[in-house]
Amino acid sequence: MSERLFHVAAAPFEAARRVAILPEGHRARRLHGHGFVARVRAEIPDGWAPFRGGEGDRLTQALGDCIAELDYRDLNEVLPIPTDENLARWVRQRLAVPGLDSVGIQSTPHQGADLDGRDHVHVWRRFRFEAAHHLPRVAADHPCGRLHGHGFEVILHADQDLAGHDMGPDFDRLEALWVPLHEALHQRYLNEIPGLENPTSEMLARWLWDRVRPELPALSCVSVYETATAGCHFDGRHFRIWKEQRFESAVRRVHAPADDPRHGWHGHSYLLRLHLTAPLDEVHGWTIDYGDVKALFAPIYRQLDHHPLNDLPHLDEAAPGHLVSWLREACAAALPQLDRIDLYETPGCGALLCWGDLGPNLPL
Ligand SMILES: Nc1nc2c(c(=O)[nH]1)N=C([C@H](O)[C@H](O)COP(=O)(O)OP(=O)(O)OP(=O)(O)O)CN2
Repeated sequence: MSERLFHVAAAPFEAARRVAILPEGHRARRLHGHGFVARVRAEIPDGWAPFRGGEGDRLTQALGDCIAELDYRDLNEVLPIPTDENLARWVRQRLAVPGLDSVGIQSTPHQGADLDGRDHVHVWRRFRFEAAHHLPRVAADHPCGRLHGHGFEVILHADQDLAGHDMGPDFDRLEALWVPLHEALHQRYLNEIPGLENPTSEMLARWLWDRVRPELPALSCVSVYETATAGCHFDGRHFRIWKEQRFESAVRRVHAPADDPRHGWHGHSYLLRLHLTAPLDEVHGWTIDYGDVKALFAPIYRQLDHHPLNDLPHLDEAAPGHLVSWLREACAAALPQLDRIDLYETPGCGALLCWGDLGPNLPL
C-alpha cells in the first residue's frame, strides 16, 4: 500500500449550544456548554508552509484562526443546528487548507465526529470499565500471567454517509448498547466470563464486536485501551494494536527564518503512537505482545529521549513530518508489522505516516 503523510492539528474552543432536532425531553435541547476540540488531518503539498518543516505550525495556526469565531459563542447564533457533524462541516467550508482529508469535532473527551470530504461521518464514543484479568497462556515469567487489573476503556466507532443530514449515528444509541456490556464487564474477573477465558485486548475487542455489530450495522470498529499506553482495534476482520511512548527532546526548525524563535533550540514532550497490524497468534490470543513492541523499540527510543532531535543521523529537518519518515526507516527491521506512526509535538498537533489501512483516530 502506498505511503501517505498527513499533518494533524487540534484547537480547543469553549461554546454553548442547543440541539433542537433531538427528541422532546432530551437534555441537549436545553442550552448547555462544552469544551470542544476541533481537529484536522491534511496532506499538505510542498510550498504551502512558509518554510520546509513549518507545515504543522501553519496548519495549527489556520485551524486556530478559523475556530476563533466559535470560541465563547452561542453556537446557535452561528449555525442553526450545531451538531458535531454540522460544526465539522462549518469548519471544513471555512478552512483554506490544501489537501484537507478529515475535520473532526470532539464535543467532550469521550465523544466526537470526524467528517471527510464526501460527507461521510465517523462517530465515536468512549466508555470505561474496571476489571481484573490474567493471561493464562503467556510464559511463566510474564507479568500479565499474574492476576492483575486495569481501568479498561472501549471506543465504539460507527460510520455513515450523511447525505446532508444533521446527525450521523446517535451517541445515545451507542450509550444504550454499552449499558448491558458495562454490566457484564465492570468490576468482574474477566476470565470467568464465557468467551473471555483468555482476555487479551484482542479477544475483548472481538467479544465486544460480536455483541454490538448485530445490533448496530453501522459499527465500523471497536477499540480497547488495556492501559493508558496500549490497545487494540478490531474491525470485524483485522486486528491492529497500538503502543505509545513519550519522549522529551529538543528541536530546532533549521529552515525557519533566523529571527524566528523556532530557528533556535526549543523543546517538546512528544507523544509517539506506533500502530502494528498482524494476524492473531492463536496460541496467545494476541497479535504482538505490547511489551515486545516496547522492547524492540527501546534502542530507537534511547536515541530520541532527552536528546536534540536534529542531531539524529540522516535527518536534516526534525519537524514531525520528517521525523515520522525517519522513524519508519529506523523501525523497519525490528518492527516489520508497523504500518502507521502518529507523532505529536503538542496535544493533537503533529504528523501521521501510514502505509496500511488508515483506521480510526483515537481521541485526544
Ligand atoms: N497484544 C497484546 N499484548 C499484551 C496484552 C494484550 O492483551 N494484547 N496484554 C498485556 C498485559 O495484560 C499488560 O497488563 C499490558 O501490557 P503493557 O502495555 O506491556 O503494560 P505496561 O504497564 O508495561 O505499559 P507501559 O506504559 O509500557 O509501562 C501485555 N501485552
